[in-house]
Amino acid sequence: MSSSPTTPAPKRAKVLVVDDDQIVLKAVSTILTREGYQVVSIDDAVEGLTAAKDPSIDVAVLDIKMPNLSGMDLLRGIKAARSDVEVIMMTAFATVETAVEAVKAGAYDYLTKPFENIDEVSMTVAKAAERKALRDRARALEEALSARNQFEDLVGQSSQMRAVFKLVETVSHSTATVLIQGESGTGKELVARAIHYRSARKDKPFIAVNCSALTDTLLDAELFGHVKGSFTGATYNKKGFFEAADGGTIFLDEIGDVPPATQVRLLRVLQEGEVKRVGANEPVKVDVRVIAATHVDLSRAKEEGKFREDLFYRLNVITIDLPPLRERPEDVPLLTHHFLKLYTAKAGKRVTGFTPRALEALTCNRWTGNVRELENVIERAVVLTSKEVLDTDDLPPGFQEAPQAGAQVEVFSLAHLPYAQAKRLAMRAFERRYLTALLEKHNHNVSSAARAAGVDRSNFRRLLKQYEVAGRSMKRSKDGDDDDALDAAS
Ligand SMILES: Nc1ncnc2c1ncn2[C@@H]1O[C@H](COP(=O)(O)OP(=O)(O)OP(=O)(O)O)[C@@H](O)[C@H]1O
Repeated sequence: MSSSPTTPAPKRAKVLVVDDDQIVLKAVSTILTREGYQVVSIDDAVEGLTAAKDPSIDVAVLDIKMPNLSGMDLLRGIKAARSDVEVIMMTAFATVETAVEAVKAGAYDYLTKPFENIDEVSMTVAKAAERKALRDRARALEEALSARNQFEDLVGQSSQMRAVFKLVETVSHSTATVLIQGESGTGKELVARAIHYRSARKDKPFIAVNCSALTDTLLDAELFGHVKGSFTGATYNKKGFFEAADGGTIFLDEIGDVPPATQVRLLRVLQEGEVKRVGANEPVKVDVRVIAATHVDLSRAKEEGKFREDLFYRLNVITIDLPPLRERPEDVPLLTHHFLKLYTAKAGKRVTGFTPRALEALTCNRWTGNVRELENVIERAVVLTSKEVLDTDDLPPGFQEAPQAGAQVEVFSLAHLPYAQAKRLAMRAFERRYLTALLEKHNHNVSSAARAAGVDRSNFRRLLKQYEVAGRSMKRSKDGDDDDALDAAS
């Protein structure tokens, strides 16, 4: 094995050349080195496979006939380990079969030996290197984009969610109290966690408390702790969540449900930075950042006298409003794929995606339970399905009819969707109904229906297939044109 010195041409790709024929190996390596490529030349197929695993290799030029490991096996091995490497095969036996086999196995192109001119070698490598560079750029762009669609564990690409990400980033650098408002399942706890884990407190505890899940006495004792004998059942001294979260963050979910007496205690923590255990005389200093969340309108609760005004203002230093999912349908496909990835990995299943109509049905749903409901729907679909691509029948009842059943689109509220999306749905509904009516009129004869519509027959059949108009329930054509009438079925 020999390796030429690396050429300092910065934009040039790194090419691996593998051939047991020393003369060819030297000739190809010399041509490519002269062209400014970094070249690694190797005279053994097994060693070539090891060398190809180097992530800096962009293109591999392989002889098809070598001892130990054939060029075809080497090609397969390289593609299995590094599917992004562009491979060019060299064959002395220019048969169509070997070339086709190589391309089928993932080769970019092939060269026939002896080379007619050296330009052929350098041009083929140049094209392969260009393709590799293009793919690398596309992948980098994709990664950058997906990084922008994800912020900590929060996924979203809508302008509303991007604004939330920005706000979270800003507030995580301060210690100000934050109030997160949003319907149930919109991701309030996720936002609170994102703030904590981006803040300087990230190595200290994050404690989440659901204030509506505990009775009044228990809530007090859990939040502030208690001393032995302070109430029935208090058989020992106990630290509360505030003391446990010292140095970190406490997340008070459903803050609107906190009873008046607890509101007073909370105010004290926020004002004085100290807690008094239930039954204790002396307060304890704590350094805790408070993030509260509510799904009820807290300012209305304040106006109605159900929530203390002073506490409201203490909590409401910075407000983050999480929009309901139905107001940001552009996040649905992204979230859907995010959960699909999550739950297929969990279930160890191979489910690669959704049919367009399933995605549309998901996008148009009203999602009263917001992201939590969407997450549950995807988890359920992944667990129950035996398919690789999920369709509407993998979704709960109700998803089958909504967007693709044209007859229902008028009653199906489109008002929560952006104009372009609502229009597209309405158009689809119209097309489906039009095709159904047209076929009825022409006794399910595709040829005459296409003629009457003024649409080319093959395009017309494509439309039928797309909208699945000619379903099993359709009657057979009476004029014997059975094929035409029912080809689109199934
Ligand atoms: N933007 C998002 N990206 C990814 N997952 C999300 C997003 N929003 C919510 N989720 C997921 O949805 C579920 C509900 O989120 P979370 O518990 O944060 O909502 P919540 O608003 O606090 O709900 P509740 O008011 O009922 O407590 C969680 O499993 C969470 O991971």
